[in-house]
Amino acid sequence: MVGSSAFAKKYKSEGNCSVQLIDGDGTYNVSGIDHFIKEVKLGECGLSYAVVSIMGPQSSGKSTLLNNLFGTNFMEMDAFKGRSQTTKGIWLARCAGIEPCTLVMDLEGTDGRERGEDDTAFEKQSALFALAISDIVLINMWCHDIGREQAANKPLLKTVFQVMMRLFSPRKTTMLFVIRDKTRTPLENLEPVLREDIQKIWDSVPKPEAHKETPMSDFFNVEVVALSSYEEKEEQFKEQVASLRQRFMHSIAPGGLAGDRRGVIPASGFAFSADQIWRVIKENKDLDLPAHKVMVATVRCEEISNEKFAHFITNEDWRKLDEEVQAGPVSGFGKRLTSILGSCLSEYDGEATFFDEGVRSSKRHQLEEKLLQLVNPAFQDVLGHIRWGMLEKFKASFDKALEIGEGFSSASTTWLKACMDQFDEECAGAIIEQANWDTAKVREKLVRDIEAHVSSVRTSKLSELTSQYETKLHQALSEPVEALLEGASDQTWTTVKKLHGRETETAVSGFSSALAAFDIEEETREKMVKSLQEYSRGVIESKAKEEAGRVLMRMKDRFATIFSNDADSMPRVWTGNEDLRAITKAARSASLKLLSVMAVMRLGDETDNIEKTLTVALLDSTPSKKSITASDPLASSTWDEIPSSRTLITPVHCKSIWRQFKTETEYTVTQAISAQAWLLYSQEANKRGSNWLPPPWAIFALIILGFNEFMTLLRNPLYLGVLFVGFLLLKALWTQLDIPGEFRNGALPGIISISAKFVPTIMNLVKNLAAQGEAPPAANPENRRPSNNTSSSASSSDNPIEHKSASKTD
Ligand SMILES: Nc1nc2c(ncn2[C@@H]2O[C@H](COP(=O)(O)OP(=O)(O)OP(=O)(O)O)[C@@H](O)[C@H]2O)c(=O)[nH]1
Repeated sequence: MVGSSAFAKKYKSEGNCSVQLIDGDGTYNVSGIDHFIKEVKLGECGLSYAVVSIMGPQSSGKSTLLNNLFGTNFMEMDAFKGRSQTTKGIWLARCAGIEPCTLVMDLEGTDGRERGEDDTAFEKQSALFALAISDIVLINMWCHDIGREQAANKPLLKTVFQVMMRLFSPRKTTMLFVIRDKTRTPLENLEPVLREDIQKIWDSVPKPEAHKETPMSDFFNVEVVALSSYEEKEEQFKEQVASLRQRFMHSIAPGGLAGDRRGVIPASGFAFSADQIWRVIKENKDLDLPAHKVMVATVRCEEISNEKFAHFITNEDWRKLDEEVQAGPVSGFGKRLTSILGSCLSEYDGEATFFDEGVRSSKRHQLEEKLLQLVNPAFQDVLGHIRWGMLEKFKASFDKALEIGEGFSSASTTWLKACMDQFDEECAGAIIEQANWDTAKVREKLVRDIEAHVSSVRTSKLSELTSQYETKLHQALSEPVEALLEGASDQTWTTVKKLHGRETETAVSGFSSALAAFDIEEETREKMVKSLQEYSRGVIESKAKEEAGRVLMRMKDRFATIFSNDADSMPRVWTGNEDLRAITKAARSASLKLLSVMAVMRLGDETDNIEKTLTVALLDSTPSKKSITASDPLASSTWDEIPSSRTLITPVHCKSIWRQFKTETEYTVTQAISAQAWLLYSQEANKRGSNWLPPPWAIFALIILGFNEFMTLLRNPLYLGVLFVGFLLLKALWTQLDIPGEFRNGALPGIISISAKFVPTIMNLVKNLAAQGEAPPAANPENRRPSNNTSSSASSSDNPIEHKSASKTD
């Protein structure tokens, strides 16, 4: 910054701008230099730039030389005002018309009376600063000082050489000695003297052990040029300056003034580098230029990296791609992202290319990592879209394949492969060149999802298949088994067993073939087949249990069938000569057969003596025998040697059923006995006389004794009317009840049949009256139908045939 308004006025930019880099107090102008760098576009120069500085005694015409040499506008002293300090601190400007971009620094003059003799700190600091960042240092000196012991430039050179020792690795700076106000003595004569002076100074400077023997040429290129006096021979001065100017063109090219410079800081790091160097110098520390270079590279590469990362976040292409990914599947994701990332990294490479390679690569890697971390969620989303799409595709294709009848196993294998191939292909399209991202986990997840779907469909299909075969088995077994059990005979269980075996085998065979298409484990297949076999047995069991529950009804039906029909299955016509005992026994025996068949399941090869046990215990037993027998074989809830799993009706239950059966069939037997008794009586009466009219003497007595009553009737029309109504009622009943028809089969069956039509009506009437709280009508217990399960009745009349037969005998 300019210290006063006068300075500011003088240094105001006119054409080529200049800036005060460091002011007289040693303050670095951070904002000024940043502005300057931007203005001269130094950041774009990479390594193609040079830095020139000039040092020399105060008021030795430095600024005048620079302004003429480089077209700068550094402030010059007004010759008419006398010699005084013009330049304070260090100023920076861009050389006009010099290629490549060349910056020039005008340093505050040495030996200035303004700072005093003892204040050489700034002089040394600025000299070290100039040596650290310049490729070429112009050392301005009066011609008449050459060879002089007390020359003004000697302390300056000492300072330069001393501070040079504080640079760990000097940049091999070119020292261009500019001899001002040259005399007639030719340069050829002056130069050796000057070089000798320089060498003497170099030799006299104390050096560290490492550089004790190091020649000056390892640190400096020494060049000498002589110029005429600007004040006295301005024309010549300008010509010589113009010639000198040519030496600054392409100065960094091989063979140029700074052709063998070393450790150049890339242009974009110049401002930061200069700042850091000045800080180190001000703290009076040694300058480790290689380390400084790494430090500058680190900072600058970091800055470039951050800048590129920030640009990437707001990059339109990236934002658009990210939005598309959020919305759904994106084709060519990998290619597009690779290009966007590539551009970003290329920009970084372009800007960081001249910085230390190690630092640059490391920062590039960091930038890449950050970028990949930023875009990875989008990549994962893309993989998610691909995975989801493939899963849906598999489901649709697999279901369709099954619908058109393709085998389960082949359909699942084919479509799994097809979908996984497509998944791999689409994943390859999502992969970016910058990263070796793994898609294996997503792939595994897709395989797992597909397998889970296949498993779920398989379970559902197997369940369908199982119920299909179970339904078939149920249809094939249920009704036939029911029919077989209903007609229980010695062959029943053998036939059921054959039917069960045949149908089960057919079903298992078909089921096994169907299962083969499902690609299931042998163990599972066997389990399923076994389950079907068990189901088949279950159908038989359940039907058998059902029929066992209806055994009483079946027994009664069978009893009624045998009892009421003859051997030709024709309804019996009771003649009174039938052997009722034999008929009853046969009917009971057949019913007992049914009970014995239904008592246990016989699907195996085992035999049993249940029928014999039941026959002995129920059919052959009599009350007298029972009382003699010590133990009752049916007083048990299990059959001997028969597991409960096969038991349908327990022994004790058989006994109970039998008792109920007998009770409920007793009425039929009793009716038959009564009918037979009436028939016998009728036959007996017929034998006594076929005429049903009373004898003639009885008829005559009836006319004599009843004459008065007959006459009363004839005389009284009311009696006659009552008689007529009574006649009509009897005639109606005669026709309605078909009396002649009922008596067609004999008198007794006719009476029984007609009474049967009346008994229920009378019984209902009696019940209704009883229910209404009226006195129950006296009913003849002998005519009442036996109530169910009347054990007392059973015990008192266990075998009605025997009782009735006995009475018949009596
Ligand atoms: N004798 C002589 N005088 C010169 C020459 N060039 C410039 N001067 C004069 O020297 C005086 C100082 O010139 P500046 O260019 O300001 O010198 P400077 O070295 O930049 O001065 P400071 O920046 O104060 O150290 C001015 O009066 C110039 O006219 C020259 O070649 N020979």
